[in-house]
Amino acid sequence: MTVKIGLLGLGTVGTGTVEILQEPQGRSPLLKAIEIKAVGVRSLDKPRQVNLPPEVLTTDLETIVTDPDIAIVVELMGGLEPARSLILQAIAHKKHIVTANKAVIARYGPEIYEAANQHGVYVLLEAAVGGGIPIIKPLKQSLGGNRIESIVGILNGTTNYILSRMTSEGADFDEVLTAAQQLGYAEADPSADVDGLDAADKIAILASLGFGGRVKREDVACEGIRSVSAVDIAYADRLGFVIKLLAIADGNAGENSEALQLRVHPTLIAKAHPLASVNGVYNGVLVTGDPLGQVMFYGRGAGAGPTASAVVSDVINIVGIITSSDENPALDPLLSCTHQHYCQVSSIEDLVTRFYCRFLCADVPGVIGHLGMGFGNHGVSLESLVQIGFTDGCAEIVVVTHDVREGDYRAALEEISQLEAVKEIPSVIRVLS
Ligand SMILES: NC(=O)C1=CN([C@@H]2O[C@H](COP(=O)(O)OP(=O)(O)OC[C@H]3O[C@@H](n4cnc5c(N)ncnc54)[C@H](OP(=O)(O)O)[C@@H]3O)[C@@H](O)[C@H]2O)C=CC1
Ligand SMILES: N[C@@H](CC=O)C(=O)O
Repeated sequence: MTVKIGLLGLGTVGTGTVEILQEPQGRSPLLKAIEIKAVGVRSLDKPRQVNLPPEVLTTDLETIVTDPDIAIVVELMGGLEPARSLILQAIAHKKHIVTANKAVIARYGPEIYEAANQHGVYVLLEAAVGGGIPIIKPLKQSLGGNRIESIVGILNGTTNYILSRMTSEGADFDEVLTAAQQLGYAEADPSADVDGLDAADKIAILASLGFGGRVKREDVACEGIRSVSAVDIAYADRLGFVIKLLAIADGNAGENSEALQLRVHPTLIAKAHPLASVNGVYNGVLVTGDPLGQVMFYGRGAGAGPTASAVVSDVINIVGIITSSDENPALDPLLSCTHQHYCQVSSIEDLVTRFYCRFLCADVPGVIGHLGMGFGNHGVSLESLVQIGFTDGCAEIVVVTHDVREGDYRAALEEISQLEAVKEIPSVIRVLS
């Protein structure tokens, strides 16, 4: 039996996917059952890295999602529209969906899954989080016996590549971003990577799977890496830390223990932490569950081959089901998604964490006492306070706090910023507790 599939998109991931499908030798035998019937693109004139018969390429994507011969639509075009509408149209035509589009799923997941359940089709998205790392299926299936306590991940390859090269070579931010784009890691609009939005989409998806409820994308507090400077990377190093863009879903971090904490931000992590050595385009996801304890997933988080590996794994799963003997199998609940309620998410103000903060100050001896008082007034205690150097005639003072409620810490900073001797507070970065 042959299963015909249609691809929407033949860019970085689409090309990697076609390459795997065209070379089935030594891979899953199910690949031999797959025929690429159509591939939708924006331009027919663009040179392509894969050979496909000219009649397979089309700019009319609606013909793909409505084609009665096509059983699986693989959406690899990215963006919100027309991707969302085409996915919904394909579902209405009873096509299974495989997608790498975390932006669409994080925002329109409930609408898409409701439509899919109604029409009896699967929507699989292994490639949407962690590139080539199998993380979606483990969360849905292998870890199902656990009560998930937290998911902490480096989920964006582009920013991890940038921060790693800034750390190891002192490389320039813009130069490394251009390299990440050339390597096919970055989103079409790389501000989605740099501003943490892509990682926020991904943690929203993982949280929904791990904590068993829908997650509103806007509930993820999000900061990107634009504010991370070479100076902070160097100070972090001296204090025994590296700076990573972490995406965190924590069931235990807030003051309200019933609510989830969802956040993406640059974070100082101790060099001995397992995520500290996840460098370059690699992603790492540390899941803590009861009774398992910690399990870490690690691999390439972006790029053609790794992401295509995840796309093809989803296609194979569906092909396996379609080609099994049952004509009309019921949806496998372990592969589909049926959450109805929303997870309760607490405010970032209620987060309890440590902070690294860098101050530029005049009058060092005087200001240290005032800093201590400003923090003390809001119940913030300091783990370390170091005067590290001088910049533009100002002393640079770095503090690391003990655990503190974020709202109290911000109030202390507000008070401290009014001190005459405090000229600037260039960086405030959370420290993984
Ligand atoms: N790159 C990566 O490492 C990863 C990407 N992803 C996700 O995979 C998806 C694809 O990413 P990627 O391959 O990098 O993207 P690219 O920009 O490289 O490719 C996008 C493809 O979609 C086509 N396309 C886009 N918009 C339209 C449209 N309106 N009509 C017709 N065709 C269209 C483009 O056509 P044309 O070629 O003619 O321009 C192109 O072939 C995104 O959702 C991304 O977030 C997920 C994990 C990793
Ligand atoms: N732009 C993304 C691509 C994969 O999801 C990233 O850099 O991680």
